[in-house]
Amino acid sequence: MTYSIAVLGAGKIGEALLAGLLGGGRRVEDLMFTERHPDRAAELTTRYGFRAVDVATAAKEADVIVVAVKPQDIEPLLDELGPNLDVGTLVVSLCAGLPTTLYERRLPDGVPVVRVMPNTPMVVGEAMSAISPGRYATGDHLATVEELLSVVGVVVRVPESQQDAVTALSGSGPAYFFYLVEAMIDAGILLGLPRAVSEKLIIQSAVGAAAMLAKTGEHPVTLREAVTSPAGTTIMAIRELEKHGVRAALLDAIEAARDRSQELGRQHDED
Ligand SMILES: NC(=O)C1=CN([C@@H]2O[C@H](COP(=O)(O)OP(=O)(O)OC[C@H]3O[C@@H](n4cnc5c(N)ncnc54)[C@H](OP(=O)(O)O)[C@@H]3O)[C@@H](O)[C@H]2O)C=CC1
Ligand SMILES: O=C(O)[C@@H]1CCC=N1
Repeated sequence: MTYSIAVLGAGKIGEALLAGLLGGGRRVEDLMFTERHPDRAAELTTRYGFRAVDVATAAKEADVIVVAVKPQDIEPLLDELGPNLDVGTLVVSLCAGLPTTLYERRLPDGVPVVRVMPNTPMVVGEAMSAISPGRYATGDHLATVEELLSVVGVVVRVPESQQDAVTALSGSGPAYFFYLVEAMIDAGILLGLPRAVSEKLIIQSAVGAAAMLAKTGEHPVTLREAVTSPAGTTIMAIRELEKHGVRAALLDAIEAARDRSQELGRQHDED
């Protein structure tokens, strides 16, 4: 379907979305963005051809407004957007922690809002996005967002009450895998392998493991057990991971990320 989309804040996620939509066949004239820094705006226009606009123009011209600024930058943006927005425009928030009620309070009455938690694998068309409707968002609005995001990855619908947990799991999730890969590459260096070799071994192992998870339908426990030979090498490593409490560390880490997402939302409670 043809409709115009404006991304407010074309940073890492905003750019990934715009580039993905363009790659997925959307017309460049239907894609626009706002950016704070003229250099960044010029860079995006030169690289892709998207139109840099101001917030008032985005509000006037776009059918869908995607908010992709950091949660800490939301207040001045809503101040600027509110007076210019038409009640028929669909607002999609990608911001961690921010509830749809914040937008509903600050934007014209009845504006439909859909909260989304995507992740950075969007840059390679492999995003995991979870979407939740606000008070005024209908099934059609959800379907529009689903169609939009399915071009850059997989989309699930969740109740908004689960979005802070989703943010901690899949929103931040890629960072945990990158951290693990980084540590495993270091282990290769510790064992005396050249860095390039260590990187190749670990990255391809990560790609292979991810493909097995995605394609075999097997449970991760089954896949791990298949690697873990009796009295072999893997079980020696697993014992060390258990001794160091890596599983408990992950549970605590993800709980801390969930708490931070809740806190980011609460920061805008009293307006
Ligand atoms: N990165 C990630 O993995 C994920 C991020 N998110 C969410 O997406 C949002 C964006 O994150 P990310 O892309 O990483 O952040 P970035 O900082 O890379 O992008 C935000 C961009 O918005 C610009 N900006 C800020 N205020 C305004 C404004 N008023 N008008 C126009 N542009 C503005 C920023 O400029 P400046 O450089 O001056 O700050 C920056 O370029 C966040 O809310 C985050 O929670 C969600 C899922 C995953
Ligand atoms: O770290 C963050 O706050 C953002 C939200 C999810 C991933 N990155």
